[in-house]
Amino acid sequence: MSYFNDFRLNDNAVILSPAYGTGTVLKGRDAAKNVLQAIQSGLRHIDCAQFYENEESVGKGIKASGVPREELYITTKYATGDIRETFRNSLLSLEVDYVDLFLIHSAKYAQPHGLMESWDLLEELKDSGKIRSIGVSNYRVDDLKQFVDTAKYKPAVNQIEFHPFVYGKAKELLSYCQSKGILVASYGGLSPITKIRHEDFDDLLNKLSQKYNLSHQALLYNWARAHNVMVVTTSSKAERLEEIKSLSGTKLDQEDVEELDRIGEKYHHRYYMSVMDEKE
Ligand SMILES: NC(=O)C1=CN([C@@H]2O[C@H](COP(=O)(O)OP(=O)(O)OC[C@H]3O[C@@H](n4cnc5c(N)ncnc54)[C@H](O)[C@@H]3O)[C@@H](O)[C@H]2O)C=CC1
Ligand SMILES: O=CCc1c[nH]c2ccccc12
Repeated sequence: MSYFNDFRLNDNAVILSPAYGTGTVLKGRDAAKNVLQAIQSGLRHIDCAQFYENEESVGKGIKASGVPREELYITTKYATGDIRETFRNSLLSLEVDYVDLFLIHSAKYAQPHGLMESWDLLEELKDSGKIRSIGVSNYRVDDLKQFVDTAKYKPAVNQIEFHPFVYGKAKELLSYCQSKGILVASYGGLSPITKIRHEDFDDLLNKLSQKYNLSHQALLYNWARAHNVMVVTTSSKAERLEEIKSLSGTKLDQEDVEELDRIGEKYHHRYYMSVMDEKE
């Protein structure tokens, strides 16, 4: 299998990158065909969430693929309600007896239980053997500081919006996570080419595209990789899935990474979770 990259987590498990996302465009929709197509194209990491309200159809897509469970990497995320109960429902919907990674989708969802208390529950679930790795999503430094140093297990992953147009605000969080051994996973990574364009950034992408013979999409994935960030992305187009699967992990020169950082940092465009720009 030709996979862009994998990363070793702080609990020693290996996570595959990129992951195929079943949120955004697939939220509330039947995702079975898309998931099947992604797995058939060679992707093995499926990123789900209770909030996407489509875990059952994701489970159907996984089942239809016929790929053995142990060859797949499945992430899902807690939304609201009783954590243990909703987790059991996720297993039932996905038709699996364990998930590889379970994330608290946002500190907002953990707040009613308390950030520390909800993390304790995830630790319990990990100890039950039904979850290989536990982590968070959209947690800020101040959220993490509430439990990271005293927890039995540190979060293995913090999944956040990460692309050059949030880099200026995200870099402190990135460096905090990395100092604690927490892998940052990115979503929304293609926003600088799918949601907004800036001429100077486009000029740089065009220049680097020629230099490395890479598409803009591949440059953005490799930029994230250069920051030791794993990628969650999605597409329903066969040719894009093919490109995602066959990304070779081109190492960008440090000066190019820094130029992408520098021009990206001139702007700030966040598309999800505005709370990430707010103080606690
Ligand atoms: N934890 C969280 O709060 C969040 C997690 N996610 C996860 O991340 C996944 C991916 O999120 P996205 O923001 O959609 O990722 P993304 O920024 O990678 O964009 C993917 C979209 O861009 C389109 N695309 C790909 N290449 C393109 C190109 N060259 N030109 C134009 N369009 C192109 C695709 O068709 C797809 O719809 C979601 O499905 C979900 O699983 C997404 C948002 C929030
Ligand atoms: O995981 C993604 C969370 C999210 C926040 N806003 C939206 C809108 C559409 C799909 C997913 C999400």
